[in-house]
Amino acid sequence: MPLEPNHPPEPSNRAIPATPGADPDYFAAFRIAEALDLPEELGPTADFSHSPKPPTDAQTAVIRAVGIDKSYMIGDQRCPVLRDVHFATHAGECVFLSGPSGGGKSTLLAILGCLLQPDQGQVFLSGRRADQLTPQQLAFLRRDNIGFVFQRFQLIRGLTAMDNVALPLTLQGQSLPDARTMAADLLRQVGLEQHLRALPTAMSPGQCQRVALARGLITRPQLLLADEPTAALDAKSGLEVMELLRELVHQTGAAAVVVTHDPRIHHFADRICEMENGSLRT
Ligand SMILES: Nc1ncnc2c1ncn2[C@@H]1O[C@H](COP(=O)(O)OP(=O)(O)OP(=O)(O)O)[C@@H](O)[C@H]1O
Repeated sequence: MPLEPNHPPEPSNRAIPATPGADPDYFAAFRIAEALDLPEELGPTADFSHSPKPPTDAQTAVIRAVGIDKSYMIGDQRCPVLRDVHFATHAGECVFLSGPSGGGKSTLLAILGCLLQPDQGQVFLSGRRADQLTPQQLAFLRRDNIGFVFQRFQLIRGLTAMDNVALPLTLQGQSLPDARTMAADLLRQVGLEQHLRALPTAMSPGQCQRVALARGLITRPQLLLADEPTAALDAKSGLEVMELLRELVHQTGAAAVVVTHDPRIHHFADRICEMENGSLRT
């Protein structure tokens, strides 16, 4: 099951809070918070002061999962999905999670992305324990340290490519003009200089995924998580997106974990881990 936000950004299931004098950017920021599964209070007026970037060094894994167990309850039946999974990845590394459908790849990705709590085991982000935080602490941790790329892009349809990419920066408290300047620079790097003001509906799937990749990396996260990023693309666009993903990961020093069924992109991996029946083979 691909990792997608619980509530797609449009149409919105969550009421936009009324804020006197709020401008359209406020609503846009709220919607991206929703898309990235951040809590409602993360509007531009939120307190952004309490999520410093954890320190990194070459020896410390960017993300490390130790002895992870996870089950889902289906009716009154507990169905084990992950069993004693150990996983780690380092800065600048691009690791693929591959394997048969239902093996637990997306569940592991959600745990690495601090979207889902394990039943057993520990998760460390740059050496800091991340599986015992409150929902709000987790939201800040995700906002500042983790970028997400989804199979179906999850772009905000009413916003231009530039504003889709700028929004994570505005959620961190950057001014909109500065955020737009940085977004435009990154969009140029992914070959979309002609599409800064294009809406997602006017772009091809490959272009949309390049925008989503830029959005995932605009805050220079330590960790980029991508769930089936090429599944909705044709072969050529898929290769282009993966080329860019790998290039940007190596350039920014992020660690990337990519869930994929697509054997055509396996050569982009620095390492491939096979998941089957909830167990990981590295
Ligand atoms: N929210 C959920 N509630 C109950 N069962 C779930 C839930 N999410 C996933 N599962 C089940 O957990 C198992 C592992 O699912 P998961 O999506 O993690 O595997 P996957 O390897 O990513 O599969 P796919 O490649 O098909 O996306 C599957 O049997 C799936 O049906």
